[in-house]
Amino acid sequence: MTFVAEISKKFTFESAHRLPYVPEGHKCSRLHGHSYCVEIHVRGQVPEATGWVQDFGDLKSAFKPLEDQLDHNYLNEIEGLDNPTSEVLARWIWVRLKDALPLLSAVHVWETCTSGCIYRGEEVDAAS
Ligand SMILES: Nc1nc2c(c(=O)[nH]1)N=C([C@H](O)[C@H](O)COP(=O)(O)OP(=O)(O)OP(=O)(O)O)CN2
Repeated sequence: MTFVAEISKKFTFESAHRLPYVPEGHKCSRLHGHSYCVEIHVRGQVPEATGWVQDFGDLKSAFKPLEDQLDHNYLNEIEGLDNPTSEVLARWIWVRLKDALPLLSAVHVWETCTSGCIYRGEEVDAAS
């Protein structure tokens, strides 16, 4: 019997950032750092022959080049992350992982232990 499952793998990295568009005096306008946690989710069929959706190792290799870019870096200086909110970062990761992981179903960015964002690849037209 084949069934559907969603697997995930967590990665952690340390980065500095500031949010340039928050109101004056907002704490996040100041340069500060986070121990980020990112969960990459992949969803698909589990064939009897393998018993898995995809090797966790594939998720690790796909995320490695992004981890190298993000870890111990100033996010605002990375192309596409001039406003590095959790939302923008989650989508930034999604766009860069989608080709390597066609079954990608969610990117969950934890900025702190209590604050995070889940992106599932949905786009909204500017007109709507
Ligand atoms: N929707 C979003 N809101 C905020 C973001 C964000 O990326 N998306 N980011 C921040 C700051 O970067 C901040 O560092 C994290 O916010 P916050 O949860 O307020 O941080 P605290 O650790 O101070 O949380 P407490 O629970 O109040 O201790 C702000 N908002």
